[in-house]
Amino acid sequence: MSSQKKSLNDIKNKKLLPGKGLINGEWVASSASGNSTFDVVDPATLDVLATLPEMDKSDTAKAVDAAYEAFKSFKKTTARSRARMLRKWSDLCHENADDLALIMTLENGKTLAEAKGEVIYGASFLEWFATQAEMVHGQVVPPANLNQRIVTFKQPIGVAACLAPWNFPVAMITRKCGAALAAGCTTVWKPAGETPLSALAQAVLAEEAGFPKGSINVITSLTTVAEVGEELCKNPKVHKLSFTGSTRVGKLLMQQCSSTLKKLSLELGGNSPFIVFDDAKMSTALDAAILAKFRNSGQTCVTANRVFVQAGIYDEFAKQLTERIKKLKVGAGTDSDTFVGPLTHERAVEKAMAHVEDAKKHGGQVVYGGEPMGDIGLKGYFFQPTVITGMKQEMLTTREETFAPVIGLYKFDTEEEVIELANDCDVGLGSFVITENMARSWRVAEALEVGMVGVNLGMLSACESPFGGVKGSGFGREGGTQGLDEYLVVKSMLINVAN
Ligand SMILES: NC(=O)c1ccc[n+]([C@@H]2O[C@H](COP(=O)([O-])OP(=O)(O)OC[C@H]3O[C@@H](n4cnc5c(N)ncnc54)[C@H](O)[C@@H]3O)[C@@H](O)[C@H]2O)c1
Ligand SMILES: O=CCCC(=O)O
Repeated sequence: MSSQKKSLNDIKNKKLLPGKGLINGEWVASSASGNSTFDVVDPATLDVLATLPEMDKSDTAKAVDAAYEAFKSFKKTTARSRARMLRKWSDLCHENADDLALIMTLENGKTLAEAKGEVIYGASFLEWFATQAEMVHGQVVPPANLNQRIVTFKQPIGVAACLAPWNFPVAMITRKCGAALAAGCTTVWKPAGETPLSALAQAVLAEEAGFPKGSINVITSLTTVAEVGEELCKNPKVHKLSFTGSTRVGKLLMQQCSSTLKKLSLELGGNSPFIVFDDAKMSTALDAAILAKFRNSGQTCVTANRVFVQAGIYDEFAKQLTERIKKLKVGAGTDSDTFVGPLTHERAVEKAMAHVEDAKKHGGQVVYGGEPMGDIGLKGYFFQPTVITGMKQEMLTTREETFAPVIGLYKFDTEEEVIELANDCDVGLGSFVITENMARSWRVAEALEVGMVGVNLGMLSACESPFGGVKGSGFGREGGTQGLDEYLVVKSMLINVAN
């Protein structure tokens, strides 16, 4: 065990901390009056890590102008040259992995092991889209009119605005921007105000990899997020907007984009059902549940929010799960034996508490945890890993993601019943099915109203697999072969061959 305090002073490659926003190849302060700034805070200690420019609408418009100008030449680069830059960027992520992981742990709170895993996962999108850049093919279409020939080809859509969340500060940048740049689009990045340092470090590496001035612009903002978001949505020079975050904000952005009819990808809130059948292997079910729920302290868009356990295995699963959870060490992500780090911001602790209180009010039993943690010698946003049994449909957690290390167990009897319960939900992103019966895994996977199903595992992350949802979880896919199409438009050319 090591509880040595780490800080940004421990970063070896100091270039990774530019401390400013990026517009047209220049690292710049806010142009707002008084050079406004905001603090980036370590959620484990509440220490201020860095002070960054609070950029506003006019900075955002400048960033869009820069991306718009850069697009005129960037769209003419070859896919092969873009692929080379993506591979170089990925190599730089690997070379700087320890520094990037520490930056992420300090600003987001996740453990160093998880942060390093995310850096490698983030880099995998760059490698993946490098392979996909040269796979953008058109079609030769058989014409009904013999005097015509018809072909289609795909072109980059234009300036892409990439709005990334605080829960995956590196991988959501590379998953969006890697695809956009591979397609030949130029980009304006808006990282979450809680975790901008990771995105700035990525921009440094992308520039070093050779992406030209103006192809990458980064707007840093915390309290000005609404005006920055609105400018990205309403500016007619932006043709594509990709957002990962809450359904509430996704709906607002979609409304704001309607005046300029932008192409949209929205990866919004989930409420993943995690279904354990009587025939499941207990060790598989426990490992998968712990990974699906406690990764990033419960703050993933595919976290196991509603854990449905079949009646025959319910009590034993609850008992063994609780035993395992009691052993999970909570602490700063920089301590090597920590499994559950802090939540990223204070609102998350309040939300977790509200869900626990609501479950208790409706008859749920808190068998372990259930409180914010004030006794671990750190001031940050810690919440006890929590197990609640006797979950019921009328509870708040049934309708909303808790986004915290709180696991609530619902009991069910039949396959038909659990499918109905799982689908009684207005969002549909991830889901998990734990069973040794292969026929059942197919039946349930086909019946669930979601974008992704994990069978006998607790994580859905793979750069080559399309990621996205249905219903209130949004639309569009990231990663996979589909991820690049989000940044491309199809053009058809009809040729008169009669004369
Ligand atoms: N899908 C995901 O990966 C994801 C990520 C973050 C939060 N969430 C969900 O949202 C809940 C609340 O989290 P929160 O308090 O950070 O959510 P929020 O709704 O306040 O913000 C979500 C994200 O949207 C950005 N944002 C907020 N207002 C914006 C605006 N007007 N224009 C552009 N961007 C804007 C924020 O920077 C943040 O990254 C969580 O508990 C979770 O359920 C989901
Ligand atoms: O929370 C959103 C992304 C999670 C993942 O890609 O595994």
